[in-house]
Amino acid sequence: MFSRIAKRSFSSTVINPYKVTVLGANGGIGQPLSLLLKLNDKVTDLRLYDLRGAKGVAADLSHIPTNSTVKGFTPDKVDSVSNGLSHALEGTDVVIIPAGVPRKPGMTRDDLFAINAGIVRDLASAAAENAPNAAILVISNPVNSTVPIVAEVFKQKGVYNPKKLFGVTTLDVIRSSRFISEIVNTDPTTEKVDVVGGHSGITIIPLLSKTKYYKSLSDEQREQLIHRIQFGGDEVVKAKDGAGSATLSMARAGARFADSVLRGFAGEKNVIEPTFVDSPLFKSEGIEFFASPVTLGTNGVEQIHEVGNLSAEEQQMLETCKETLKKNIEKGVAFVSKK
Ligand SMILES: NC(=O)c1ccc[n+]([C@@H]2O[C@H](COP(=O)([O-])OP(=O)(O)OC[C@H]3O[C@@H](n4cnc5c(N)ncnc54)[C@H](O)[C@@H]3O)[C@@H](O)[C@H]2O)c1
Ligand SMILES: O=C(O)C[C@H](O)C(=O)O
Repeated sequence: MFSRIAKRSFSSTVINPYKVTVLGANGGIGQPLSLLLKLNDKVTDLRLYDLRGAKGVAADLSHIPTNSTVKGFTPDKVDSVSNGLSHALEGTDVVIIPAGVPRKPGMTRDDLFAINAGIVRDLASAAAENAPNAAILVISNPVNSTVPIVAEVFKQKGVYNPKKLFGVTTLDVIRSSRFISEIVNTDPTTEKVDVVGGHSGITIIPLLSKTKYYKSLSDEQREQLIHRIQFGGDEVVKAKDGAGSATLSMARAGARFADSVLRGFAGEKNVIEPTFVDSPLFKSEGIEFFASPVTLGTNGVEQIHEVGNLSAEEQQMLETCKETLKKNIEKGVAFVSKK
């Protein structure tokens, strides 16, 4: 009996020994996301960084009896040569970035650029120096621009690996599952909708034509569903009435995506998630990044899937999306190159 127990605990520590760092861990997303990562048995070393409060969050989570250590870091110097940020990042496998300000009613995600672009650029710079081989998962908005910012910083530092940079669009995917199940009255946990494009309003394209309910939805139901998925973020911003945007559903989405990245790293096959990546799909049209289903593997991006056949309506949405996306991406690139 003792040998069976010993063997189990040995395998749980050796098979999935991943280090994960959350930058912005004391925030509305950061705290519940860190909790969900503490509950993930693939994570053995969890590091939480924020301008303030991360040590408290870490101390709190560290009492949960799961298979990981948790340490909190702030910008303070740790020793004569390094600060908390570099310690939080050094040698980590996955960096998740929810640092930055959220929207208030009346704002677009692009309105956050003025503050969040600089935050993401500086955190990316530290990640490039201290964790050049880590997968970088960007949550901070506007994702359509912050992901290109990270790419440019990594290029400048000579460590850019397009297979390891991800814009987290999973919230659009889980919203789609939930919202379609509410209409067709099914189990939301089994509904799967591919969402492509980017992560803001009209750049979010749920591919309803690929679902089995497409023909049973009325035109009105379909149009309302597309609108709700594209503007689901606004629903939460409005309901929170000045206190921020989606945090708990985003934590769930971020934890799911991080888990998928780790499952890919661990060699699991057929791990596929839509995500905003450096993509060949529309590069010939000057669009460097695009969200589509991606197979995740031991080195990050293994295969980027085509969007496939679209309905005429989706084709039109794609054309509109591409115009906005191109500008959003160029804005991020220009922000880093002008420095
Ligand atoms: N990708 C998505 O689907 C998605 C979904 C929801 C929210 N978001 C975005 O996530 C971001 C965070 O949202 P939130 O609700 O958690 O905000 P929040 O204000 O509650 O938390 C942000 C945290 O970031 C920290 N922070 C700010 N600058 C930092 C820096 N330089 N280094 C480290 N930490 C820093 C703050 O101290 C704070 O704790 C926003 O930009 C929001 O728009 C994205
Ligand atoms: O809407 C926001 O600003 C936050 C997030 O991008 C969301 O989709 O909920």
